[in-house]
Amino acid sequence: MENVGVAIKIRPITVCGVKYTQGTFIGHGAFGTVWKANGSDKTEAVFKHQKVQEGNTKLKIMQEYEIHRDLTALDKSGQIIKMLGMSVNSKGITLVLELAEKTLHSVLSDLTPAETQKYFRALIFGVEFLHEQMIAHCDLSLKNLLILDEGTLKIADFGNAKRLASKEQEMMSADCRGNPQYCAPELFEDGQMVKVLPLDTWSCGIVLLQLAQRSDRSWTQATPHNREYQRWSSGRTSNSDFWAGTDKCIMCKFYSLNSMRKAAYFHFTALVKKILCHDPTKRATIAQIKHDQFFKVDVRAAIKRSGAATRSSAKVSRY
Ligand SMILES: Nc1ncnc2c1ncn2[C@@H]1O[C@H](COP(=O)(O)OP(=O)(O)OP(=O)(O)O)[C@@H](O)[C@H]1O
Repeated sequence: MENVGVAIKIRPITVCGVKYTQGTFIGHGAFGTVWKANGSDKTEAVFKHQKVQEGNTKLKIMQEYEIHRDLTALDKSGQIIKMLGMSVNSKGITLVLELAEKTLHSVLSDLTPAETQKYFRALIFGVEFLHEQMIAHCDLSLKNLLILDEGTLKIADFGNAKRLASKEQEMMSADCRGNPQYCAPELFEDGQMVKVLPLDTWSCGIVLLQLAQRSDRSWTQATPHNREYQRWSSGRTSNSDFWAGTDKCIMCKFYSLNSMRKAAYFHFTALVKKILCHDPTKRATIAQIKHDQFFKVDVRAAIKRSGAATRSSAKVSRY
């Protein structure tokens, strides 16, 4: 799959008077390739080129385009990657998008506790915006959360997004599955109808867990057959082994330090448990997450305050 994009030639696309030409290969997903696009006005953008094929019909790509275009028009706070335009030709459909420097996945190993909180907050505000517009993303993951060079988090990839008629709307579980690692447990029950919005909330919980662990190796899938997940959902995971095998967890490093850090740690673990709740009817909602202590506690200030005691450690003082 290394050279998957090399042979694809995309014709220049003009959007709002700017002519974009194909640049270097960035990456690929299940159905398409992503390229840098160089604008005639010296700006840069992205071409996301998708072939129409089984599992990726023209209708599906057009739905992605329309949802993403409509959200772009409404997004006054810059919480999603901008959809700039689209071109249809015999070889497929090319979306023209705002360029991001990195994915959240690519910066994971360098995150500080304060950045963990900052990116999680941005994610929750972004998902709140989507849900207000009656859109469920259904594929939130570290790779679909992009970072602009000034450190702004933006939500991308609306290929699996759903337009909802009501906030209570249910759909077949099979229609809502994105990356299995981020899928809520109810999605693994075949033939089930599921409420759609709590699926996004669950994915946000997995992202939070991974940000804090600075790793994407928590359980692989929240299935009844996965022993790690079974232990979690049956409440047999105590606080001390909450992070089984994750001695790198940055929030855990708070624990033995001052009382503010201790509070931040407890708020954090409590929130993860409220979001990654097996029963979707008891799972924390986006509104509840926003009012949670972990949102209010100032992680940056907590670390700064205890910094005097720990200043000898460059690692700790880097918040
Ligand atoms: N706007 C963008 N700016 C910069 N890089 C991007 C942008 N959009 C996507 N990418 C990069 O291209 C890669 C492929 O993106 P794409 O959306 O096609 O697939 P994916 O999200 O990785 O997988 P899938 O579509 O199968 O869920 C992403 O992992 C990301 O690194």
